[in-house]
Amino acid sequence: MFRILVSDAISEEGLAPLRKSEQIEIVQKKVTEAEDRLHEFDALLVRSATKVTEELLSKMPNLKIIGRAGVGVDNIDVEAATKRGIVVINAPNGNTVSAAEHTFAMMAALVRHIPQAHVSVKSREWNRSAFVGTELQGKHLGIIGFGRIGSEVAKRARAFGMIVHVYDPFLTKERAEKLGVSIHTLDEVLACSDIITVHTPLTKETKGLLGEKNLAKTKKGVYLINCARGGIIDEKALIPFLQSGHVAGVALDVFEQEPPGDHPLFAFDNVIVTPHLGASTVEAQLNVATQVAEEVLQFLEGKPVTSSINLPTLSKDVYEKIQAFYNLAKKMGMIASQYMNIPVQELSVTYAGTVADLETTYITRSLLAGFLRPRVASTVNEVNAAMIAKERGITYGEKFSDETHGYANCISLTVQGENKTFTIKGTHIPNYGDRIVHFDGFTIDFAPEGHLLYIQHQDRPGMIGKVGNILGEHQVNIATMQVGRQQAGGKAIMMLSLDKPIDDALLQKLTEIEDIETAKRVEV
Ligand SMILES: NC(=O)C1=CN([C@@H]2O[C@H](COP(=O)(O)OP(=O)(O)OC[C@H]3O[C@@H](n4cnc5c(N)ncnc54)[C@H](O)[C@@H]3O)[C@@H](O)[C@H]2O)C=CC1
Ligand SMILES: O=C(O)C(=O)COP(=O)(O)O
Repeated sequence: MFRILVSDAISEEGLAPLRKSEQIEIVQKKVTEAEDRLHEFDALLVRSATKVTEELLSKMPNLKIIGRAGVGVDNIDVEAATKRGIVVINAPNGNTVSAAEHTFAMMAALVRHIPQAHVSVKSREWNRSAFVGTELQGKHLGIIGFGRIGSEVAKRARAFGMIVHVYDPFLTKERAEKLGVSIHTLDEVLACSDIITVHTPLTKETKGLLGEKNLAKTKKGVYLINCARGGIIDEKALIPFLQSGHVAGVALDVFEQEPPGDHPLFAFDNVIVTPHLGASTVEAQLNVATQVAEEVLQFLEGKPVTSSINLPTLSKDVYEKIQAFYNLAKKMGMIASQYMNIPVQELSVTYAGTVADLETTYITRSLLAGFLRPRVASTVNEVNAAMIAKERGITYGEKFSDETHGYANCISLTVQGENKTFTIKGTHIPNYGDRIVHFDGFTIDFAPEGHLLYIQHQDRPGMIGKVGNILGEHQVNIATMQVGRQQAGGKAIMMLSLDKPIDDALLQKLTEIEDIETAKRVEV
């Protein structure tokens, strides 16, 4: 059974595909109400209200995937999740239009004083002269952060006859041209805009982006809108600018603390607010819930997720192409790790032939996870492999080569350890399987599967018989055996595949055979 905790209000209709599966149990409760069952859940679905902290994750040892039914993941400790090998996904475009429309609703409300006028009329007043507004047409709109929502806001602004100015340090010239905007510096946008709206994520760089210093660079009488994340506009810094009238009005959908409680900005009539409603439409909620539900189903079926925050994203097509190499690389990593059972500093992976044209980042992550698995007590997978390697001082890199050793594809892994370097090469043969074709200096051909026994010895007559006898005496059946040697009478190897694993005592007996130099177990 795959258990999902849905801890925020997520569209029931969007979750319907999950309910169809008999393998899935869905529990809809706040985290605080599900304390006694937290350890059971495989998946956690949230919006912005649930704070997915390191502490919460430590209570959820079974958790494999966190789905954010929305865009911003600042309520999720992604680093802590990554460390634990938990995939974090979001629904990046399901609420874009709703958030852009809400921004526009706030803009219109701000310059036409709609909320204030509404309250006044409902208080039985009829004071038309108190609510004279300004038109949007012809006004300069500064958009800070020109991603999905920022660009949708721009489209609507143009329809209203506004002049759009954009600041986004990551926006390429090509994309700006395609979207029909010119890129400006932040100072230019601050200086020329009648209205400024922010649409960035909350990051170290954007926290307090509109603070005391930058607010002072804005036009007198500017209007400000934040429908992105609380804190991009510094709430405290706004107060003197509102008091002096430099800022004519502010619209906030989001707050540094949510809920904001008794906020000092609420004292200003020209500050209008909504309770984080940008994505709160029937359409957006259906979209984001559907997206997240589909991703969780994909994940459950072992297929790649397409909008992960902490994994390279793969389309289904690409995943199908790389899957064979992904499995081969993982096995190669596992074999190398057990064979080189000493501290290692560096892994170098070389791709040749057809595999070199694929999305190798993902394959390398799989290899790294396979390598770390026998060495790490906690869960290690492609989500946290890079982080764990870094923590352990293991560097890794990818290379590409034309040397396929006669195969259509070849993955080569070289492991650099203290005083020893080890190389293993593998290939995937369609409709046949994975083969290891080179092992520590020897050309060989074996399937990387099951209980393997590696023996290095001097090439003498009768060695195979001696090994076979001892294994036979201990009721260990040999499934397959491959041999390789550097030259007749020189160093030679055997790679045996056994029907069951062997214990330390038997391994010791094998190493005591004359002319056997090494015997090692490898489990794949
Ligand atoms: N109020 C609400 O209910 C909703 C809020 N949001 C929030 O809106 C914001 C924007 O969302 P999307 O457009 O979907 O994200 P996005 O990722 O498509 O766009 C963000 C843009 O900000 C830019 N950016 C990053 N750092 C910047 C910096 N230092 N200065 C200027 N630009 C910078 C990026 O280059 C990117 O183009 C996010 O914070 C998201 O969480 C999203 C949906 C609903
Ligand atoms: O998607 C986002 O980033 C949002 O801010 C929407 O938040 P919500 O899902 O409405 O809590």
